[in-house]
Amino acid sequence: MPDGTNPLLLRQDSETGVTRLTLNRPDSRNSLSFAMLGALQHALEEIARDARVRVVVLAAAGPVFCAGHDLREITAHRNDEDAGRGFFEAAMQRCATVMQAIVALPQPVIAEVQGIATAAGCQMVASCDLAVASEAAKFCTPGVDIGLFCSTPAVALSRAIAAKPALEMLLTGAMVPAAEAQRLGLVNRVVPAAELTAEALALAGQIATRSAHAVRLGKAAFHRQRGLPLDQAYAHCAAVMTENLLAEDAAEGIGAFLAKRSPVWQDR
Ligand SMILES: C/C=C/C(=O)SCCNC(=O)CCNC(=O)[C@H](O)C(C)(C)COP(=O)(O)OP(=O)(O)OC[C@H]1O[C@@H](n2cnc3c(N)ncnc32)[C@H](O)[C@@H]1OP(=O)(O)O
Repeated sequence: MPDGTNPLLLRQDSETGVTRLTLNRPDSRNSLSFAMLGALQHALEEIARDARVRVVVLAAAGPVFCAGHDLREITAHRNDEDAGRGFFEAAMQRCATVMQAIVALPQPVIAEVQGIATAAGCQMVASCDLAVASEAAKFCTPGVDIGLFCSTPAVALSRAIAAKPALEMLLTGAMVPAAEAQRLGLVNRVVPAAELTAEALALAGQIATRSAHAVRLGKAAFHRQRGLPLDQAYAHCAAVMTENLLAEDAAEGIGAFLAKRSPVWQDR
């Protein structure tokens, strides 16, 4: 399926249509170097075109999910007076592209969070459609600890959770434990560490048994309508529902229900 393996980002594809991507820079706590962001962008572009992929799980190697931007790389470019601004612009743009690509991906993306997710790492979890966390996971946006405000993480965070807890995280940089993150709505499920991967894959597997057509249509409509005024949101979703009702899988699903049998999806 994939056109090549990038050591920064491992890819495993299952027969059931679940693709697991693993951030693989544990020694740097999976921080988002320019190359890591490039690997993510490339993988997401590839997956978006791959009809065999029904659900994506985004995991990470080592004890930390993701420690945000690569602060060594940032420091190296800051010390380069000529190229610093250009690199920062390119890195922030690439990061924004990746986060938007997660939301725009036709397939749902589930974050599998085994440890700390900071700054852009927290932004990545917030950008995913669903998140399953280990009891050891923690979330924070600690830019303020190092003279920064996590402005770009604020975009995803403020869409994932309510404004006041989001601002508290952004203004204090405080670590939010997994149970609290679940209460805030940043993660769906919290499980013991030993059960994390199985739980994330089970959730992905459950979604993968549904009509891929309905799931893709639904994910896109969900995100689209959120940005619209109420009347336009209903207009958009009524049009999507009409298209959905005319699709083969809806005829099959409704027919199967009425005939008391299991549906056989055509994914169209
Ligand atoms: C525009 C940009 C905005 C932002 O991204 S702002 C926020 C940036 N991120 C952070 O401030 C988090 C920085 N990292 C940490 O606070 C800690 O790490 C963790 C809590 C995530 C994990 O702690 P632990 O497991 O004890 O690991 P460790 O000993 O601190 O780090 C292990 C190695 O990983 C490197 N590393 C960690 N985070 C980053 C990073 N964000 N960029 C580059 N390297 C990082 C360290 O330096 C060290 O390296 P070595 O083994 O050579 O000493």
